[in-house]
Amino acid sequence: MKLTDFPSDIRDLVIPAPAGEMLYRCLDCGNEHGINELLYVCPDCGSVMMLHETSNLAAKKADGPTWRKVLDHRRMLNIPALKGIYRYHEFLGPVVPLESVIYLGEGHTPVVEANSRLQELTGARFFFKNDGQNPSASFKDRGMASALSYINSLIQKGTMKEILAVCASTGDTSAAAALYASYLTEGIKSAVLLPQGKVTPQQLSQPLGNGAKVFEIPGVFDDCMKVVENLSSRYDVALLNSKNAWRILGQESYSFEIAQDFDYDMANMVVVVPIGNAGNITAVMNGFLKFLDAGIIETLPKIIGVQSHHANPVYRYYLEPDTAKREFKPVTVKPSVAQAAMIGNPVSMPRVINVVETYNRLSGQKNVFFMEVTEQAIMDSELIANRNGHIACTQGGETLAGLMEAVKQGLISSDETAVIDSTAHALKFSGFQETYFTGTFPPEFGITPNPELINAPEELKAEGLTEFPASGAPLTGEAFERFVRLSADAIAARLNLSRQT
Ligand SMILES: N[C@@H](CCOP(=O)(O)O)C(=O)O
Repeated sequence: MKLTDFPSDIRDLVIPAPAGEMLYRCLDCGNEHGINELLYVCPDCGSVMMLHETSNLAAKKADGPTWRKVLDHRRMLNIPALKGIYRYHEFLGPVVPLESVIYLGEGHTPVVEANSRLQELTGARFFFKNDGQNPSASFKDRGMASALSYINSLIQKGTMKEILAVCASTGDTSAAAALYASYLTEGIKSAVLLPQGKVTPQQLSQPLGNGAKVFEIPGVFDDCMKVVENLSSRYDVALLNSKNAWRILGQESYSFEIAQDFDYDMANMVVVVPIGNAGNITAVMNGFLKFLDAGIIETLPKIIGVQSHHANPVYRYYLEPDTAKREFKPVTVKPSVAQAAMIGNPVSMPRVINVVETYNRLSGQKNVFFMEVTEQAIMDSELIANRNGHIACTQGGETLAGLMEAVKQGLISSDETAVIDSTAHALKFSGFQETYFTGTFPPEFGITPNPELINAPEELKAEGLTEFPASGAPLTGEAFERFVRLSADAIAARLNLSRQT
């Protein structure tokens, strides 16, 4: 749709120009810092930071109903920079010019309602939001589009050049970082640090394919993260983990999309997310808080964060009901099929503590909850979801298991609707499905396959056939016809098919 065809009252607001002022704010000492250089921790006290816009730009530009109209009309624009997460420009990175935005097709992922069988089994009405349908097949693309667009704006201004982008990863962050960095060919290279043997082959192939330098390091993700933090504190590199607050901003788009997809009515809504490095739950809560502040939504949805019992530091922290007695203790992780979330010392924990407090306060009640689920429940839930038409990854299985646990605990009532996060595509984690189907999980996972969920290919060589087609040596004539007929009959016999009359 062309700008001239938009209603005149919103025409000036539809295409955003860079505006406002953004600063890093330390969550511990409260000090603020300019954004001209990339900062990951507060230069004064070393704590994590968040980015915020200081001039109240969104509120000055329009009220809530007007914003709703603007955002809905932006859907109809054919401007690539506004097709992805930057549809929400004023709420993400208002200082970033549209010419700097890197758009690779991220965001606006489908929200797919579970069929009645799955809803009955779960005990709740719910939708999967398929973030595996992002370009590198995970939600990390939202954060990378934001971080790399900002870096691109600094390159274009001449403030940054010859960048080496680094990250530690359980597989999804590295795929997204390598993809976005490879698009930005001018002046940027990427290097990723992976815990050796703890990233799926599909995830390992992604940064390799995009030309990143890949380092496999002994240990778990938490060890890689420490190395990356050390690198970024002593060398000239751009850190692309969610410690980088630009990543958090991009991931807030997840909440903006949910609000928009449900016509901005968040009453009786529940949003369920898995927790690993805790950047995502931070972003999801912060996104809803921004829309509440701008009057775009009137209610904050309930948030449920889910962790495996093999990597549960956030869940454990919130087990203590007395806020004053809570003490964060990193945990030693055990093997988890929700491998992307196998993290014992999440870098965003201080952000979670800060934002949960604000979220509950502005909700007027406790509105953020944490669930723990077993490895067995995660794997079974993923397979059950996918048997009902979904493309859930193991983290998607974790959120479904978390939703079921929340229903069991009476946290979800019959008038509530949940949106649960499948953070990546099922195909990235197909190895765990294979391990389940072949019953070969090492004992430390504690997973026993349910025979009803197991599936395997069957070899079919019909009885009576002596000649078979082979690659480069096709059958022809009577031999080919016999092969087709007898193979079809053998399949019909195995499937108990009746003949057409
Ligand atoms: N699950 C993550 C771990 C790193 O998280 P990040 O959001 O801090 O980059 C991954 O995919 O690597």
